[in-house]
Amino acid sequence: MIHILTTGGTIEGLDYIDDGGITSSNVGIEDFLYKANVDFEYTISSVFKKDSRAITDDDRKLLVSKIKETNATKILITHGTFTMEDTAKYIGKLNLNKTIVLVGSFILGSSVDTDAPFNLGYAISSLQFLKPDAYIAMNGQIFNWNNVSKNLETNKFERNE
Ligand SMILES: NC(=O)C[C@H](N)C(=O)O
Repeated sequence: MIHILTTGGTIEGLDYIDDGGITSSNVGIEDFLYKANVDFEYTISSVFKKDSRAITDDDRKLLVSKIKETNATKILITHGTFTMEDTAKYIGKLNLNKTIVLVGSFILGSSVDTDAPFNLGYAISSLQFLKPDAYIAMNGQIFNWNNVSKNLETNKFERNE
């Protein structure tokens, strides 16, 4: 059983006019799963819908409470890319003894060119094989929470080395 927690970001088709406002979206994570005709058991719940630049530590605390309160040991978190590494670090440090994978997209989930379905598929597959810890699944790679940063110029996640 996989529990999916959604938090907003480009992957949910949300566009941000500036840090304050978000546009509405007609796409949800369920839509990608439905279109892919997936056949694994999952539950899904929206924790908040934010540009990740607006996510606070109180939001992260709420997210952690949702991870703790489910019986599921495999957690997928959909998240904006800007502060994905910060949330991964926040969660990773807590050593929750669950496999937790964060994923997002660089191109709007509502766009035909979106990387969202590929990224989701890659993240969900990885989630089923990774040992308990917190990870980021982006650009077709898995990054451990304590060795990842986003390169804003290339739009790629990288290991710190
Ligand atoms: N690609 C993204 O997800 C950027 C987005 N605006 C965010 O919430 O970080």
